[in-house]
Amino acid sequence: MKTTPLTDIHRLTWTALMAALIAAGACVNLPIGPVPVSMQTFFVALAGFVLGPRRGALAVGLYLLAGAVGLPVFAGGRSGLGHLFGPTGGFLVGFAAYAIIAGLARTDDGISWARGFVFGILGMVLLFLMGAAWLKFSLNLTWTRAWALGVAPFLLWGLIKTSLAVIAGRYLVRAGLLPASA
Ligand SMILES: O=C(O)CCCC[C@@H]1SC[C@@H]2NC(=O)N[C@@H]21
Repeated sequence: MKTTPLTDIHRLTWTALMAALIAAGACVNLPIGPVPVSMQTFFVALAGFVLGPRRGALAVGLYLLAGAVGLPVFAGGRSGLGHLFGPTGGFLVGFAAYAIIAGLARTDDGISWARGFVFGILGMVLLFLMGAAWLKFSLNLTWTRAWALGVAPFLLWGLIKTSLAVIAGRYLVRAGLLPASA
């Protein structure tokens, strides 16, 4: 894909925008237990799809940094380093892994349906593994309880959000709104 001197600014703008959108996704918050329903993962997957693995992870890193220094960007308007080490900390760190894996779907030709779904779902599986494992140890739960509180309620919702992120990512690429992926 052709790059110009403005490409870096374009990429930086999209990286900051995706970090802000992940924060906006945290405002959609339904507290159903220690792990709330939220829209963060839709924007995390989208960050990977539109920015690729490195910049997708950078957008998540910016988001986590904003939360760690005190901006109320985590689910339910929470913030602080303490929250990163709380029960949902595995999900928060897992967002970076999710963006990296989803970002592997992005090529210079865009995001194919197959790559979008394969990498989107793989990333989601890794996110749930990290989230559930940390939830289990931080609350001293059994694996069954960690599955019931941290995975089962979100699986279908996660598949829907991943699919919507593939659709949105493909739309943004086709609209010519995105910077070169490399
Ligand atoms: O404390 C936070 O800000 C992180 C919340 C994590 C919510 C997880 S992400 C995967 C799963 N899907 C949801 O809608 N909620 C959980």
